[in-house]
Order: sequence, then C-alpha cells, then structure tokens
Amino acid sequence: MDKNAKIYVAGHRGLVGSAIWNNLKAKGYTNLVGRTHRELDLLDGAAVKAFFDAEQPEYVILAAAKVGGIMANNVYRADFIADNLQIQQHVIGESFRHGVKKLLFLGSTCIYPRDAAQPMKEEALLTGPLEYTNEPYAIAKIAGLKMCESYNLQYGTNYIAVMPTNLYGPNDNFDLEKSHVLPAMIRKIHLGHCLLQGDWTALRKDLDHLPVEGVSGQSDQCDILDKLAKYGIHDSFVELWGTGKPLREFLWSEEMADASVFIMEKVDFADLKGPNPEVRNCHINIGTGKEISIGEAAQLIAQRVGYKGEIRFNADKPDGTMRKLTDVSKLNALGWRHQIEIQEGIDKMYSWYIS
Ligand SMILES: NC(=O)C1=CN([C@@H]2O[C@H](COP(=O)(O)OP(=O)(O)OC[C@H]3O[C@@H](n4cnc5c(N)ncnc54)[C@H](OP(=O)(O)O)[C@@H]3O)[C@@H](O)[C@H]2O)C=CC1
Ligand SMILES: C[C@H]1O[C@H](OP(=O)(O)OP(=O)(O)OC[C@H]2O[C@@H](n3cnc4c(=O)[nH]c(N)nc43)[C@H](O)[C@@H]2O)[C@@H](O)[C@@H](O)C1=O
Repeated sequence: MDKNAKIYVAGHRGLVGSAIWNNLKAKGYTNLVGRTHRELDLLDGAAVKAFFDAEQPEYVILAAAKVGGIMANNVYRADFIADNLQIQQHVIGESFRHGVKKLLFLGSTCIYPRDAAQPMKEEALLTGPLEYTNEPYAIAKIAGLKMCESYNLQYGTNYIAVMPTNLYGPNDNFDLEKSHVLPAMIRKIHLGHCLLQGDWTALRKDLDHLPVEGVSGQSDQCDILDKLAKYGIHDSFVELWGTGKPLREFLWSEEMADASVFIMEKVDFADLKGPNPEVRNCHINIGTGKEISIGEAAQLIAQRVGYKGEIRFNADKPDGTMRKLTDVSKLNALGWRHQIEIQEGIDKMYSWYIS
C-alpha cells in the first residue's frame, strides 16, 4: 500500500479499529479516513454510499461491528445478526461498487464448530454446529467471510477475511454486563479491591468515568453498594460468571492491529487461493495459539491488582464453549507471530485502566 493511499478504517474508535489506526500512522500512512458511529451509521445504506461517493477510499479495513461478550451475544441475538449483516452488506458492497483495491474483513474464531478439534484450523469452518450463545453473531461473521470469498471468485476482488481470537487492550469495553471477559474481570476485581481497601475515592472515580445503570461516583454509598452487589462485587468477595473452567486464548489488541496491517501490506487473496478448484477456507486465523482458563486469568488479574479478597464463580451463568484455541500455523507461515503473552498483557491493560 502506498503511504499516501486513502485508507478507510471503519470502527476507528473501537478496541481494534483505534489500534489499527495508530499502527497505520506509526508506519507512515498519512491519508487515513474514519467516521464515528454518530457521524456515519453503517446501518444506513444510503449514507454509506454517499460516504464512499465522496471519499473514494482505495483500501478499506472493516473493524466496525456490533460486538460484545457472552451475555450480550446471548441476549441481543437479533441485533447481533441483523446489525452485523447490514454493516457488512453496506461496507463490503460499497467497496465493490467503488472499486476498492483491497479490503480486510474482521470475523471471529466463534465461526468454528463448538466441538471442533483443537487447535481449530481454518478448514474446520462449517463442519459442525456452532456454540449456541453466540450463534447469530457467528452466522453473520461466516456470511461476511463468504461475501469476501464470493466477490473474489466472481469478480476478482482482493478481500481478505481474518478470524481473530479473543482480544483485549486499551479502549476496550468495560461495561459490566456487555463486555468481554478480560475487561469485565479487570473492572470487577478492581472495584472489589477498592471496596476491600475502603478506597472510595478510586471507586467513585471509576463510576464517574463509567456509571453502572445510572449509579455514578456522585451516588449515595448504599446505592453504589447495592448496584455493585448486583454485578457480584462485594466487600469481601467478587463473584464471576460460569465455572472458571473454560479455556480461552487472548491476543493483545495492538498486536491484532499489527497483524492486520501486516496482512494488508503483504498478503493477497491470490496467495491464499491455492490450486484447489473448489476454493474455500482462504481466511486467516489470528491469535497466539496459547490458552488459559478463566479461573487462572482471574488469578493473574487479582495478583496484578493486589486484590486479597475471595474470587467465586457462579455456575448459573453461562460458560459458553469450553475451548476455542486457534491453529495459527497459516499466520505464522505468512511471517507474523505474536509477542505479548497474557501476563504482560494483563499488566499493561490494568496499568492503562487505572491511569
Ligand atoms: N473484541 C474481541 O474480543 C474480538 C473482536 N472481533 C472483531 O473485531 C472487530 C472490532 O471489534 P472491537 O474493536 O472489539 O469492537 P468495538 O465495539 O470496540 O468497536 C466496534 C466499533 O464499531 C462501531 N460501530 C458499531 N456499530 C456501528 C454502526 N452501526 N455504525 C457505525 N459504527 C458502528 C463502534 O462504534 P460505537 O461504539 O460508537 O457504537 C465501535 O467504534 C469486530 O468486527 C469484531 O467482531 C473478533 C474477535 C474478537
Ligand atoms: C471474542 C468472543 O467473545 C465472545 O465469546 P466468549 O469468549 O465466550 O465471551 P467472553 O469474552 O464474554 O468470555 C466468556 C467466558 O468468560 C466467563 N466469564 C467469567 N466472568 C465473566 C464476566 O464478568 N464477563 C464475561 N463476559 N465473561 C465472564 C464466562 O463464563 C465464559 O466462560 C463472543 O462474542 C464470541 O462471538 C467472540 O467472538
């Protein structure tokens, strides 16, 4: 990609999009275009067309989506499939109609069957039933992957679909109900620590930054305690979801960004297609190839926070899939490998969170 080529980063304020934006800038790309959700609703097809008509980007990175953790996916099922299908239809469709040279689509490793052999290879796609808790979202992501593959095969476009594992990092979503597991556990254990230490200044600062169902740092102490208890945060223990037994893989968001830019710069669909007459599974898993249990991750967070209270698990909440370790041999063979391991990532994330 030419350093002054116009690159549209959809979702450029999100966890991954903001990291991709910063990575591109650091690599000397000078002509980046972004629109906030408020400036451009990607559900509005006419608005997306008008944006592409006006901006004519040469490259597109689609990191905008309706995204959330296990509870959000399981509850807002219709929104997750409807919104993500529309966002993909509009952005990939307008990229095609405007002759975009290359597009990167971000899917997710939840596209693989719940019981896929571990670690999960790209070829495992569509070989079995999906995990129920995020099936709508996964179906939307599979559709996005197939849109890229189908445009490439019918029209000769160069759209690459990447399937990231669980991601975490700065600008993550710390909502106590809708977020992914690492930001959720970091915030819950941080708030539990504040309670145990009687550090109401830090606790009120957190709630001022991100109120919980209307309870902010200015609220009465008893209202704060009631609300935090509803989310499992008590003065002597913190209650997390599930059994703590599921295994997860976690990639630092800034490394996800680096892998995304690496693929945009160095990998084309022609490299992935191979000799097979029936072309499928040209997508690329992006991850670390390493896993940790939710319980072990909670302990790493408690150590980093300095939390001395008890950590409990509530098995009435869903575990989701028990494992979803990615096979990253294709990514490694292409020349990219992660550097940041989970302990360092948790340290970095908590330092950012309390800064
Ligand atoms: N986080 C993770 O663990 C993983 C993420 N992914 C994928 O990576 C990509 C980025 O995810 P992530 O950065 O975590 O998500 P975020 O929620 O942090 O960022 C998504 C961005 O998309 C924007 N957005 C959502 N809906 C719309 C809309 N209708 N119109 C315009 N903008 C919209 C959001 O804006 P706003 O917040 O203002 O609504 C936000 O800036 C997604 O495709 C996701 O599926 C894949 C695997 C794991
Ligand atoms: C990236 C990935 O993310 C999602 O899949 P997920 O990995 O299942 O979701 P999650 O990050 O929320 O991790 C859930 C695991 O963690 C345990 N857990 C404990 N305590 C909390 C807690 O407080 N919050 C949350 N969210 N989970 C908790 C919980 O019991 C379960 O075992 C989908 O979007 C999927 O489509 C996808 O793409």
